[in-house]
Amino acid sequence: MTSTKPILVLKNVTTIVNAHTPAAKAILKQLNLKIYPGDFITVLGPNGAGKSTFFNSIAGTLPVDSGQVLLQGKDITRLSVEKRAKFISRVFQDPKMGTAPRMTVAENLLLATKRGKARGLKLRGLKAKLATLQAQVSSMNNGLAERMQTATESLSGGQRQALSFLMATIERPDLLLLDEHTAALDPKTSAQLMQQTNERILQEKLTCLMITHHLDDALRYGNRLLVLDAGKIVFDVRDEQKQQLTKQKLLEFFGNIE
Ligand SMILES: Nc1ncnc2c1ncn2[C@@H]1O[C@H](COP(=O)(O)OP(=O)(O)OP(=O)(O)O)[C@@H](O)[C@H]1O
Repeated sequence: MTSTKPILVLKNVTTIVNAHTPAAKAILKQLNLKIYPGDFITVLGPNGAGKSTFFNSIAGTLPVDSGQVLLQGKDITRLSVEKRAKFISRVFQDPKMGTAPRMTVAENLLLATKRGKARGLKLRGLKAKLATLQAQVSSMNNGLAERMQTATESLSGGQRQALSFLMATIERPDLLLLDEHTAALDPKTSAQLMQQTNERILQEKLTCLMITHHLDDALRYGNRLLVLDAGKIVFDVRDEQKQQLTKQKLLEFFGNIE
């Protein structure tokens, strides 16, 4: 592992909200982390621990106050969200967030193939690409393939999240951020998307951080597990150590930090 270069490095990252006001509060506190190619990291932590702020700091949605964010060795600390979107993709908890509601499934997918590219957003070439996109959609196995010409606003939440996930991965991102992306779905749909997520991450050897409140999912999926508490990483295990972790041990751990 030490000979492999990390994909993402956070060096002493501190993120303050309401900076320069009396309400200023440090949410991430001198966070240090190295993420390696192919790491599939599940991220746990109590409400308010700073998990979304952690993602916002990586994606560029929130500016960091001090420290550095390096992607593939390049300092991206001051790079805009739009520029980072070429390398980092994200799926949110809310099914409404990831897709353009009035556009069809096919159009949304086509746009996603142009992620991070400033020019050429016109929908030319849609027909030529449709067959390839159709195959990707069929792999989700949830009825989405029969609804390629449907506006995404009339899809089910599950179909919409599956589409958001596909859009986030159709152009291979350097880093995939999953922010509780199955939390708004019913248990069966959530389990199905989680399984498809896992398959695609492993197949494509994606590097991924996934926030979840499901201890079972955090244990079952990924090769590494982090716990964030009060803006710090308080637990970081990988490989065999992660495999040996049990729900009971995690619950005991949470009992001690909450
Ligand atoms: N833009 C903001 N302005 C003010 N406070 C903020 C802002 N963003 C986050 N916070 C505060 O920072 C703390 C951490 O929030 P964050 O959403 O990162 O936690 P979380 O671990 O993702 O929580 P949850 O599990 O509930 O989603 C919370 O106290 C929250 O209210």
